[in-house]
Amino acid sequence: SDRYDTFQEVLQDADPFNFMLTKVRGIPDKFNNKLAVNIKDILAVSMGNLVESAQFNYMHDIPWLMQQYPPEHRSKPLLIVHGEDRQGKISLHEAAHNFPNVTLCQAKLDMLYGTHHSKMMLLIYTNGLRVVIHTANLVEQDWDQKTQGVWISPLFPKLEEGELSLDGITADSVTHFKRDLVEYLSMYKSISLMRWKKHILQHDFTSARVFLIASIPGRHTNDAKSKWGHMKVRKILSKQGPDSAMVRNWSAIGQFSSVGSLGADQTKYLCGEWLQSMLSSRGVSTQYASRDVSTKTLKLIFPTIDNVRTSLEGYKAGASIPYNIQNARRQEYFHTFLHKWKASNRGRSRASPHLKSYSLLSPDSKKAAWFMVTSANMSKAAWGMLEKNSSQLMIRSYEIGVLFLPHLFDENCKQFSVSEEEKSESYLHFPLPWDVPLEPYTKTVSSVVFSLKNKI
Ligand SMILES: CNc1ccc(C(=O)O)c(C(=O)O)c1
Repeated sequence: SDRYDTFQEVLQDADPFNFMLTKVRGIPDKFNNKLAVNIKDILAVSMGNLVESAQFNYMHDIPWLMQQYPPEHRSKPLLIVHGEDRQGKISLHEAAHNFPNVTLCQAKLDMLYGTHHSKMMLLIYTNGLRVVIHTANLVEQDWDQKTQGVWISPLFPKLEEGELSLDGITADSVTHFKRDLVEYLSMYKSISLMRWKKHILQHDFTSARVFLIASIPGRHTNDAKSKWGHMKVRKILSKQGPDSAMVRNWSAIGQFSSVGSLGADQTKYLCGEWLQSMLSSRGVSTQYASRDVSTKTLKLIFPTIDNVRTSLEGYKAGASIPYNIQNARRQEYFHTFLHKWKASNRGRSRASPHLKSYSLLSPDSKKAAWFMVTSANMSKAAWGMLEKNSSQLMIRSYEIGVLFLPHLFDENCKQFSVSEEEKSESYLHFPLPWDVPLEPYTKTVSSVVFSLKNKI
């Protein structure tokens, strides 16, 4: 049945991927029942007796956020991890001043134009710890009528005293999710996050079946080069990704809500570097000569003007899909890869997309070799750019996401079934946020959304 009485039932139904979309005001109930969640569900008492939490994000409306916690939890310690400085930081401290349980942690942004874009909740309960990695800012309009992605971890039980090791990571999963999350938190070099690192270490993460894909600002060299951004994706896919032979003519899919400056032509960054990571696979992977990458090999999803105009929010949705007009004119090649936003299977064709998702799709659009949901938009700042003859990866922003590989959920499974029509028994069905097959743009730049900022 698609009727669930409690969110616990919704969560059980979401097993084993636990990948959901945020509830949308104004669409039929059935699309807000199954595989849908709102922030109050995540913070509800039924999820556990909260001890303390941490909210990593780009935008925090603190009074609004406090109202999303149930009354019983509003006085529990809350750490807000942000990237604000100067006036933004002052405003945040003023807003936090009224809530004695709230402390702030300013993530250092050493790279120009970098942002603290990561969106994650760490929730400590009396009986365990939960990680939520998502794509929504902590402001009301991000949770109202947009399409946002949310991954809710299993409840990670607390380790017994004796199970703790003084060095190294115990009770990790085969995806090394715990090791990678600890390393991500360490990179902030913040005292308040040292505490949270210890909390992570004290819990049993063996049930985590996703890979952590994160970005940390900086110039990463040697082993660190493959710990972050698109090079982490390249490393995982080349070791544990699909067989090269199976995915030879499959398409990389990128879906995002903002676009950076990607260079003068596609052979440089988009297809010459970033796509090489997304098309990585096990075995002899044909290094795509980036000039012969066709629009078959790479399909990008970005809302058209019509998508925005007819969205539930109307034109103001454009404020969250910034695409700078000067930028767009410098990279007209980008628009040849673009496809419309369509999500009728999830009842969200009119819920403007703010999630970011990536996948590798079969030519018949019925199978996926992997799926990723992340805060990372289609930009060098988010995914990183190789420099100095590919000896270092330069990243500007903090980002965080999770990667789903079929064999981690069923060792005999090499592909996800993603077709709504053929829900075959032999394949695991993965709930995509957007409709397949994808629909290409009919025109070029004129249909590309320019944020309202460029209109006014
Ligand atoms: C420069 N600041 C941002 C640019 C893009 C986005 C996005 O996610 O589309 C966000 C955000 O919403 O976190 C912030």
